[in-house]
Amino acid sequence: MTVLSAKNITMQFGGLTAVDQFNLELSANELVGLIGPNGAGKTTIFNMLTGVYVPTMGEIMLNDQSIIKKTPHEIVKLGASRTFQNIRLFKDLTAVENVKIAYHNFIDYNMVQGMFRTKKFWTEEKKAHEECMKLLDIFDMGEYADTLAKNLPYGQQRKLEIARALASDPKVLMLDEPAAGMNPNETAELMETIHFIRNKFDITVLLIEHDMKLVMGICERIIVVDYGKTIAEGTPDEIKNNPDVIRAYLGD
Ligand SMILES: Nc1ncnc2c1ncn2[C@@H]1O[C@H](COP(=O)(O)OP(=O)(O)OP(=O)(O)O)[C@@H](O)[C@H]1O
Repeated sequence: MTVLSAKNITMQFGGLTAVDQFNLELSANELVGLIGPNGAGKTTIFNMLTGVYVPTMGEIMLNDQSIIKKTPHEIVKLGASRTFQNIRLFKDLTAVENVKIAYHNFIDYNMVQGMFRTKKFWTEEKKAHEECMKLLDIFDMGEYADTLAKNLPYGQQRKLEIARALASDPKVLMLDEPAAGMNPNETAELMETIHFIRNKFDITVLLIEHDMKLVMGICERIIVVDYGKTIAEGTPDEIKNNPDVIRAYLGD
């Protein structure tokens, strides 16, 4: 079953075509890598899929519903969440508060209940706290729950971003270079965790990553873009030996 699809999406910035008629079909529970050299258009594709940019042309469907012109917030509510290449946490909130903000989008009480601190409010608050702590525990971050985001080590901040993206209960999770700046051990551990959460939450994961080896290790399918176009698509083995991919990465 297709959960997210893009048809001929194109993004032009003035005279520059950053993404040119890109197509995508993500099935339920797939773990797919989106790779390509610097400036290939990967982040622009993510920005279109998540409502940050409205494509110049093309259609995007999330669970059979068009999400063209929907806001990023609406798209999160419809089931697709993401992380950013540059960490975007609320630096002066604690780890668990960061996760709770995303979780609260889905919480079942209204403003009046919140203002007057009704019993339902407290019941839901307790549940929110427990669910958010469970998410932190998945990333081995329980001990950092009350640490301000800005005081977390860098690798933990990256993990917290993913935990926060999961708190909105997505069907599709898009990760923009989740291991950027991590050391090899942290990276290996994160890749295992991404595999684990895909299975545990039964979600589809689309992952941008620079490190080819790393993507090859966990993705079942890889899409390679260069100059805004798909130049190859296939299993890690197919991609590894594709002459167009080798040329794009190594140059002529
Ligand atoms: N807001 C923008 N305005 C103008 N040009 C842009 C904008 N965003 C991206 N571009 C250009 O679009 C092209 C694709 O950029 P994009 O950031 O999507 O590539 P990328 O594959 O994510 O690169 P990297 O791996 O370096 O992050 C680049 O030429 C970039 O300079």
